Amino acid sequence: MQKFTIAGADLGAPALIGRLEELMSGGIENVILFGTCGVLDKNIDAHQLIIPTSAIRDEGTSFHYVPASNEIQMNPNSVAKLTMILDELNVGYMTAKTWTTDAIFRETPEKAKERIAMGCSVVDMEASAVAAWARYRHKNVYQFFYTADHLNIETGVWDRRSDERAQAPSVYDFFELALEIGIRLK
Ligand SMILES: O=P(O)(O)O[C@H]1O[C@H](CO)[C@@H](O)[C@H]1O
Ligand SMILES: O=c1cc[nH]c(=O)[nH]1
Repeated sequence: MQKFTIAGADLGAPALIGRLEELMSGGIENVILFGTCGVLDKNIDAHQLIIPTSAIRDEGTSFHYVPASNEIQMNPNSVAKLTMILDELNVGYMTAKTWTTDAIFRETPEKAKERIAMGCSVVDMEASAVAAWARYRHKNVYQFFYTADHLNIETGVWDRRSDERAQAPSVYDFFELALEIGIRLK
C-alpha cells in the first residue's frame, strides 16, 4: 500500500528546504510539489501547467547543497516520469526554465529582461533549491507550477491577472491532480 503525507509548501527556499529536511527525517522518498509561478512571457495564460526543467539559481539555499553554478537542471528521470503521467491523463503542460529568486519585491524589469535573455519564461522562489536538495539527498521530486501574475517588462507594470485567474481552474483542481500523480507513481 502507498503511504502519503500532505504538507504545506512553505514560501521561499530556506523555509521549504527546511520543511523537506524534516519530512525526509520522517521517511519520505518521493515529493510531489506544486504552487504558483509568475510569467515573464505574456503569451502564457493564467493557470497553465508548467513543468520546470531547469532553473537560474538566484537564491542562496541551493549553494549549501551543490557546487556553485548559475543554473541547475531538474532530474531528467523525474521530469520524464511526470510528463509521462500527465500524457496518460491527457493533461496539457509546458516545460520551462524558471528564474528562482529570493526577493519577490525585487523582480525589477531590468532583472526580468536579463532572465528572459537567459531563457527563463517563468519566475518562482524555490525550484532551484529544491532541485539541489533532491540531488544531494537522492530524493525524487515531481514539481509543477500553475501560472499566476505577469511581470510585464514592456510597461514595467505588475499584472496580477486576478480576473483571468478567477475564471481558471482552482488550486483544488491542481491539488486533485497532485493526488492523481501520487497514485500513479510506482
Ligand atoms: O504559490 P507558491 O507555492 O507560494 O509559489 C510561488 O508564490 C510565492 C511568491 O508569491 C513563492 O513561494 C513562489 O514560488
Ligand atoms: O516567485 C514568484 C511567484 C509568483 N509571482 C512572482 O512574481 N514571483
